[in-house]
This record gives sequence, structure tokens and C-alpha cells, in this order.
Amino acid sequence: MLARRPRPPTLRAARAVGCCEPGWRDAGEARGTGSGQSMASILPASNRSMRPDKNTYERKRSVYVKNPYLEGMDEDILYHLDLGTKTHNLPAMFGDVKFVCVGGSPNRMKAFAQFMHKELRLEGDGEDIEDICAGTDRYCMFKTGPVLSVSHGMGIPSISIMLHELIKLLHHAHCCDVTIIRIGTSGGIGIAPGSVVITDTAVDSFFKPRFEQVILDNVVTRSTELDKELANDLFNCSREIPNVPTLIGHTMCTYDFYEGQGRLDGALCSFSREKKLDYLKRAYRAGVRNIEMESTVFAAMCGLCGLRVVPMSANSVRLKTCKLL
Ligand SMILES: O=P(O)(O)O[C@H]1O[C@H](CO)[C@@H](O)[C@H]1O
Ligand SMILES: O=c1cc[nH]c(=O)[nH]1
Repeated sequence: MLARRPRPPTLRAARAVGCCEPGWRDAGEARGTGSGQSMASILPASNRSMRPDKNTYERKRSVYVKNPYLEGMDEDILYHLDLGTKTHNLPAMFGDVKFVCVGGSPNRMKAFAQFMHKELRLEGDGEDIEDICAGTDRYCMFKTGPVLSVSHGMGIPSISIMLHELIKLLHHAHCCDVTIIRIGTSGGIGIAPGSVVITDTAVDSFFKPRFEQVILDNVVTRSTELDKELANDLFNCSREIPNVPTLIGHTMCTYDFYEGQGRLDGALCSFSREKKLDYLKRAYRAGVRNIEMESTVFAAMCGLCGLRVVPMSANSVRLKTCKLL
């Protein structure tokens, strides 16, 4: 199934001495250029494009990259996935992917892939499902029919590296009409513990729907617009699942699990309990119902590259409603 081709010896040797590591390649490039069935049936296909682009008029929505340098590259190495355009037949391996589900933990994403294997009634019990990225211990990836399940680690830098390589992978594999959903954990604000929040708007720590990416020494602000239709589709599906309270709300994405989310139990804490409560109450009033650490960059990157995108998280509880009123 993996259609893996042997890595050329030159590349293997180069990696062994470290000269093909991402930093080296990036620096070189910069200097050189000098310039700047089950799941399928519950989610109705949509041709609606979230952002106008050259692909909008096409019937199929392809996954695209926005990097003029990629086309001229002889080989694209997806370093942290242990995949590449010369070493793997990406269209054969991934061309049929329609859904990508991502989440922080490798074990969760393996369990999800095994669950999907059963849901899709694929051959075998799925217990021996293979990690496509086993050659690296950065991320893991499992494929069950048209569903890809990928781990992303914790926080914006980690998911961002994975998304760069995943989006390029989907592009090289000529995938189209791809839906991507983050299935994560989060801290709830004013909602019942265990409930699931389907994000309608991903906001930053200032409750603004934006992602600020530092590019060289500039701050570039990107939109965190999400696919509202997909959020509603998922919410409608949730009505069929008993005992899992589900709601649509804003998700706040922070750069830190402790002070950034108003926790009093980190190694550092520079604010009072009152300040924490005041902040979380203001977040609630701004429409925030949960806090996690990836949704803004997830929304920004996937939205810019033609994927239908929604983050969705199950909650522990950070603040109960009674404390908010
Ligand atoms: O459960 P996952 O998907 O890892 O997501 C949440 O959990 C981590 C923090 O414990 C952060 O990555 C946060 O976004
Ligand atoms: O970021 C996170 C993830 C889970 N729970 C939280 O409180 N915050």
C-alpha cells in the first residue's frame, strides 16, 4: 500500500551527515534566490470555495500551494514525514484522500484510524495498521480508505511544520475536495465538561479572528476564517450521537498551556486568581467556549490552500458557567 521507493544513496548519505536537514536546505535556498463510505456519507460534498482563487471556477477544488519556488524544485522532501516526491509515489499512495483528521497525540490518531477502519468496513481488523511516517519520530500518519489520520504534536510551531508538509503532500498527490478536521482536546469555558466544541471562529489571545505569522522580520496577519457550512454539517451529525453534548462556538488559540491560558499551576504565574477569572469571563463574553493551542494557524494555513477546514475539540473544563454569571 505504501508504494515506497528506496531512497537514493546520495540522499541517504547526505542525511547521515546532516547536510540535508531542513535548516541547511532552507538557508541554501534563501541564499540562492536572493528574494523574497461512512465518513464520506455523513459529510456532503461541497464545491463552495471558502476563499476566491484561481480554482474557484473549477468544479473540483484542488489542494494548492502558494510558493512560486516549489515548481522549479527537482525534488521536494517532506522531511518531518519521511516522504518525498522522488522516494515515494505520492499520487498512488494518497491520490484518493478526501478527509484528513489531525490531533496532537500519536496514540489518539492511531486509535482514530482503527475506528475509521471498522466504520468503513475495510478488510481485516485494522489492528496492524501501518504508520506511514514510521521513519521519523516527529509525527505519525495512518491511512484508512480515503481518510488520513495524522498527529501534529503540541502548539502552533509543531502543527505548522506538519501542515506545510501535509499540504504539499496533498498537492503533489493531486488530491481535490479535501476536508480537514482537527479532533483535539481543549479547556472549556462556561460549558459542561466533556462537551464537544465545533469551532465557528478561531481567535487569538486578544479574541481577534487572526493569526499573526512572523515572516523574516515582518508580522503578517492571516485570516482564520473557517468553513461554516462544514461546522453546521458536523453539528447536524452530532445530533445523532446521544450523550455527547455538542455546541458551535469560538475557540481561542494560545501560545502556551499555562500562563497563556490563565493557569495558576505552572512553574511561572505572574497574575492573580482575580485577573485570571476576569480574563476568562471576558473571553466568554467575546463568544469563546474553549481554549486550545493550534486552531488559528490550522484555520489560516488550510484555508489559504483550498481545504475545507474546521477544528473540533472535546473539553475538560476550565471555568464553569456558574462562575461566569
Ligand atoms: O489534544 P491536542 O490535540 O494535543 O490539543 C490540545 O492539547 C494540548 C495541550 O495539552 C495542545 O496541543 C492543545 O491544543
Ligand atoms: O490547550 C488545552 C488543551 C486541553 N485542555 C486545556 O485546558 N487546554
